[in-house]
Amino acid sequence: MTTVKVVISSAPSGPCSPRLPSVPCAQESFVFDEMKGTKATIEEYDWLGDLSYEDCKATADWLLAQTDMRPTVGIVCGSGLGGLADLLKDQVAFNYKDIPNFPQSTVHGHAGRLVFGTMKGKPCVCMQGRFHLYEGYPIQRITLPMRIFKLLGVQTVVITNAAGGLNQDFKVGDIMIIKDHINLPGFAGNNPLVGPNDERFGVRFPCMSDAYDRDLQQLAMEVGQELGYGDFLKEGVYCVLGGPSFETIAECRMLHMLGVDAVGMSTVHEVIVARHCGMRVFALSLITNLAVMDYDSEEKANHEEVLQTGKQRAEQMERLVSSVVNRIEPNNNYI
Ligand SMILES: O=P(O)(O)O[C@H]1O[C@H](CO)[C@@H](O)[C@H]1O
Ligand code: HPA
Repeated sequence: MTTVKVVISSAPSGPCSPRLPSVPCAQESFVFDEMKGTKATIEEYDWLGDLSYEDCKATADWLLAQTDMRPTVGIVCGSGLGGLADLLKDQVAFNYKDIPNFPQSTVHGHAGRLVFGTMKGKPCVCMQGRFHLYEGYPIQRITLPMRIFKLLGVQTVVITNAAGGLNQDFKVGDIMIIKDHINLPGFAGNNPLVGPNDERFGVRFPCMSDAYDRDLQQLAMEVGQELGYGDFLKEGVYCVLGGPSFETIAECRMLHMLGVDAVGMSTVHEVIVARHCGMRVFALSLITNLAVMDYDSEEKANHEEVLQTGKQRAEQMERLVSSVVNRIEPNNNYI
């Protein structure tokens, strides 16, 4: 959709949808796409959910007008890892609710602020809280911040998450450098690039065999060893599921057989969109709990444990991320 006009044809009565808070509800509200000459109900438009290049540009320009900071690194904080944003110096922060076109964070442990600032002298922008499929947003909307990052001038994205460990050698508190992913919802067509492709962002069929930058993985391993994190620094394959229910025992066994090392409900969609528009990606999973694979086990996955482990490992995660960011070289030729 390029140009849309919202037409309200009867008296307004409260917000129509949490995703279009500024659009009042009316019995015959519809969205008119002036380019295509098509009409859709608010619900249909909501479901389509994608924003045009111009919409993204408007959001990026709005942000650039509020701050002199020109970030080259974008950071996404996973569940319970929002403290990463607090490392930024000379902060300029925006609540998501004040940023045009931005969704709202709804999950405990995701504050809902976009924070600009410097990390070890490097200009950064940090999402203190991300969006997940299970919050009900269209997949294109949860990945919107990646396109905003790109339009702000970000070259490298550092993504963190909390994940359940499937690799039998992993322990709670391990930090896994993500070397590859499995996009399980993508097997059923749930990919953030579904829909018309705008070449200004990237190509129709982006390659994903180099999704996770190998030089940055290597750098993180070196930095981790220098920091003395060798015992709990691992690498592996992350698999995204839709959530919000945690996995059954049979599902965990299946994922383990498929070669998955850690499972979660985020990251992969962001990575796909970031790579589509040519940003370099580095990603870390904090293993906050171990997936239950045994019918005799009394263990039960829960979000409180996820947040608790985040708190316990926050300091090391923060030191690892800031040390990697410190040593990221600008890479202007990167696609
Ligand atoms: O991936 P992040 O946002 O770190 O959060 C992880 O933790 C939550 C479950 O506790 C899920 O949202 C899962 O994806
Ligand atoms: N499963 C899915 N997502 C998660 C988990 C898990 O065990 N832990 C943290 N996020």
